[in-house]
Amino acid sequence: MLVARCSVLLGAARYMESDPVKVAAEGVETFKKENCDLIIVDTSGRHKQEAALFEEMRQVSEATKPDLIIFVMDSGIGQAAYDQAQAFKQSVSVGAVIVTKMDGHAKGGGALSAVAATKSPVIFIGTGEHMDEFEVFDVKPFVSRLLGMGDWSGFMDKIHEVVPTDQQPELLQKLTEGSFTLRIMYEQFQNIMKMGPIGQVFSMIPGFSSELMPKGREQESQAKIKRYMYMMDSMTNEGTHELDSTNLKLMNESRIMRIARGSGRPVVEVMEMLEEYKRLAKVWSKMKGLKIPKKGEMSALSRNINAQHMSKVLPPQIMKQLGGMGGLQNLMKQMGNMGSAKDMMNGLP
Ligand SMILES: Nc1nc2c(ncn2[C@@H]2O[C@H](COP(=O)(O)OP(=O)(O)OP(=O)(O)O)[C@@H](O)[C@H]2O)c(=O)[nH]1
Repeated sequence: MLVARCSVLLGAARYMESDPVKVAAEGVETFKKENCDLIIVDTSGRHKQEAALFEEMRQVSEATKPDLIIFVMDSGIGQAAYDQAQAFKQSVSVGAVIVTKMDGHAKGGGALSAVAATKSPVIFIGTGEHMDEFEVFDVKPFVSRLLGMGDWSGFMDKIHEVVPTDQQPELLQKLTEGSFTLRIMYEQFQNIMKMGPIGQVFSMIPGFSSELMPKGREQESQAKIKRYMYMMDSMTNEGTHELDSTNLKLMNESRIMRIARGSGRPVVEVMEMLEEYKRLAKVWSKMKGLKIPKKGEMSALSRNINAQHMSKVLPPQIMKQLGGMGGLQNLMKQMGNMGSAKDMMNGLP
């Protein structure tokens, strides 16, 4: 996308004009004469959904005849996104969505509602206040974030690459059962150790992302994983099979003390390791009942995971807005098929 330099700063001050419709129309005309490749008309805030502001937007649209109308939404608005997007669509013919503040706490579930309401793709996302924090929308990381998982298809590729073939079905089986034991965590740590360059691989594994391995501190994190493994080595296989249980209540004070002694690590570290287990078990439990396709069917996998799991993660009201499971599946398909923003922009005159 080429943006020609436009030397005129247009605004009410220059024209002594306070009618936004006139300012927009004259501005577009001026910039067209200057042969600008891209002209952006930014309308005023619409937080209150006031009828007058929508009417103003409609008039601006009519006067400037834009090639593309973009609905820009804050990712934090959540369920309100549907109504707001629909109100926009009723006033002007929205053709694309931009979701901002994806760097905040919100996961952006509302973006799905906006897409459903406007029947338009998300083209860009904002992940910060600076220009370089404006990114082309990519459906996979977006969905991963929504689900609180890593990059699934990358993860599955890695499983096929690093987990010995004879162990793959077993691991996938365990994955779909959703019963995450300390032994599975141990085996995953073993795999991670084999995978190297560790930081890169790590971010792909569901749940094993930034918290356990912050960027730039890979070595430190690797040492931590090793310590966790020593602790798990000190667990007993006799009687209660500590590694194979999913019941953390089993880990009473005396067991924790024994593991700490056995591994030569402080008690608080053992507790920290068990907390990590709890966190991972929660992430993995979301995979229960998943249909995992074979190698080479990764896009199908993404779709399966997306729709099934999205339905568990999304608030019921949003699910309803999207038209239930069927609507969600269609939407995911639509999102997966969406062309990139670049394609879209290239299509413009
Ligand atoms: N962290 C973060 N801040 C953002 C992002 N996008 C915008 N902001 C900040 O949010 C504030 C409001 O942004 P504006 O672009 O003025 O919002 P607006 O909706 O156009 O506001 P109006 O001018 O009232 O229409 C500014 O401080 C921006 O820097 C984002 O993706 N992440």
